[in-house]
Amino acid sequence: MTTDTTTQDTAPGAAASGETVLDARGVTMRFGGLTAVRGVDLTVNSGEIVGLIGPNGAGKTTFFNCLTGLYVPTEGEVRYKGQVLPPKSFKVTAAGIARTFQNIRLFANMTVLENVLVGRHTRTKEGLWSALLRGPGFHRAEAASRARAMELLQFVGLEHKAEHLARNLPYGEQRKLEIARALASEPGLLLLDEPTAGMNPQETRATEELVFAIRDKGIAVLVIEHDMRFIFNLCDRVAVLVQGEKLIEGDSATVQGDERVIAAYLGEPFENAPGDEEVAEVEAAEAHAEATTDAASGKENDR
Ligand SMILES: Nc1ncnc2c1ncn2[C@@H]1O[C@H](COP(=O)(O)OP(=O)(O)OP(=O)(O)O)[C@@H](O)[C@H]1O
Repeated sequence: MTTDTTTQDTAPGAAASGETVLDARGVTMRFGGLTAVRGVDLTVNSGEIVGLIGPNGAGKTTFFNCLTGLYVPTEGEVRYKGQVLPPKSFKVTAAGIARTFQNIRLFANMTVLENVLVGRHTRTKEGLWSALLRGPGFHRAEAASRARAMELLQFVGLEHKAEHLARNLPYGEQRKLEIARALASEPGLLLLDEPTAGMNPQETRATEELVFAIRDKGIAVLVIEHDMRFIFNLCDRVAVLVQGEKLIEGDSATVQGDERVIAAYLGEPFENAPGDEEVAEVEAAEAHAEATTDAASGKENDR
């Protein structure tokens, strides 16, 4: 993987420094009687890595789906570089927002290179006739696409696996491939949904470096993650969603130190919660029950 963050070219979709890339205002998403996201405002500026955290079921993925045209928000508006986004995911991708998914969505029986080439379809201009006739224009465009796809594979450190089937890659590399495929649409904003889920600490560290390198290419990043160390190392700003609402937004130190965030994750102690004595009593009873069961099964085995 390339981690030299000073020499890389800027991606075509990259935004001018400091420009507001994403501007989500009052986003609400209801499913029948359930309000999964309620009046959430969030901006992401160029050059930023912003984190979105919150307990399970807080509405993070639903919010991502509202940003990427998978869901049309019940209320609110999402703008990308000042333009209201169209309510279709392929149009959102064409506009400049790419994403990865919590559950990896690769074409398992296609090669690594082919997966990245699929990601380029919003950026290739060759039409149906050109493809069918396979004229010089088509061949030129195809060669350029392959060259760009190989560049992206090199960027994520998978160029040596270009001809492997996606399904044969280890899990961590599948996640990298998803990122390369998302980058193939030349986005100005990349949304990552739990990019380190299922990774070991080394893979997580490598993903952190990869996200920094993506940011240094001029692509803003919004990332959902449960790994707090990853989020607080990585992000310039972190927003916390709890039960669909934004609880707080700020830099890592502010969010980490906020008691409401700690309470939201750990659960506040409730009235009449058992004290130490009751807990000790229950544990002793459980230990006794376990010992009795073990002894009984030992007798069974002796027979
Ligand atoms: N398509 C849907 N239809 C109905 N309810 C949904 C739908 N999608 C999500 N929900 C509900 O909306 C709430 C928020 O879910 P969401 O997946 O956005 O949370 P999350 O913060 O991403 O959780 P996790 O961290 O576990 O991925 C949950 O109560 C979920 O059950």
